[in-house]
Amino acid sequence: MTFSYADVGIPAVNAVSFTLPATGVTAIVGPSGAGKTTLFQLIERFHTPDQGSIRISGSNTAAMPLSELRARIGLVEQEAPLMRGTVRENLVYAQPDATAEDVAQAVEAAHLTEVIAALPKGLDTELGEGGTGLSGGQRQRLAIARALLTRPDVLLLDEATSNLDSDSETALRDALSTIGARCQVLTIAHRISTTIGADRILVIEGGQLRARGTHAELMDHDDTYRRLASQQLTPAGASS
Ligand SMILES: Nc1ncnc2c1ncn2[C@@H]1O[C@H](COP(=O)(O)OP(=O)(O)OP(=O)(O)O)[C@@H](O)[C@H]1O
Repeated sequence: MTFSYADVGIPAVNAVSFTLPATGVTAIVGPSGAGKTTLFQLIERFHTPDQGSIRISGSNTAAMPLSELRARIGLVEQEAPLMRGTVRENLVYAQPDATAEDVAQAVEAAHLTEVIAALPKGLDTELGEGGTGLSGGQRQRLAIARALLTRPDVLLLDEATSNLDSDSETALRDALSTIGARCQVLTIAHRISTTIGADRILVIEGGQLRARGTHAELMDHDDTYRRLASQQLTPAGASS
C-alpha cells in the first residue's frame, strides 16, 4: 500500500505490505513521523491508498459498507475518552445489548476485574468527566474492554505514551496476550514490555516497512529497532 498526503511529494506510507494471522499481537514501532498513525488511518479508511488495498479475511475493506468495517475493527486511541456515567455505561456504550456475561468476559480479558471490584460500587461506580478515579493505564484498559464488546476481528491500539506503574504495565501486557488469542491486536507500541510480549514486530521507518521479527531477532539484526529499544521505548517497570 502506498499513500501520500495531498501536496506532499514523499509518500507517508510507501509500498508497505504485510499479512497477519487472524489472531496474535503485532507491535508497530518506528521513529516519530515514520508513518505509524497514517497506517492506522488507512486501515480505518480515514484515507484512501493511492495504490494497494487492505483485506480482512480476504474481503477488500474498500468495498465494505463503513458500518461493517467499523464493526470489524475496534479502535483504542492514546487518550481513551471516557464519559460521565457509570463504569458499566462506559463499557457498553458501543454495544448496548451486551449481556452481564459479555461485560464480565471483556473486563476479565482487559485485566480489570480486580480494579472494578475495588471501586465503591463496582460496575455501578460513577466516573467523572474524563474518567476521574481511574489511572491512565486503567482508563485505556477500560477502552480496550469497550472495544472488545463489539467482537472485532482486528483491534487497533495506539498505546498511551505516558508511563505506567508496574502493575498497569503487567496488566496491559497480560491483557494483550489474552485478547490476542481472540483477534489480531495491532498496536503502535511505546513500551518494551509490549514489543517483548508481541508475536511479531513491524519496524516502520520513512514510510517503509524496514524489518519484521521478534524482539530477540530484531535486537540481533536491526539497527533501528535496537536504537528505538534503547532510546524511545519505555523500559519495563518504569513509573511516572
Ligand atoms: N495531515 C497531514 N498532512 C500532511 N502530512 C502529514 C499529515 N499527517 C502526517 N503527515 C506526515 O506524514 C508522515 C507520517 O506521519 P505519521 O503521523 O503517520 O507518523 P507517526 O509514525 O505516527 O509519528 P508519531 O510517532 O510522531 O506519531 C510525517 O512526515 C508527517 O509529517
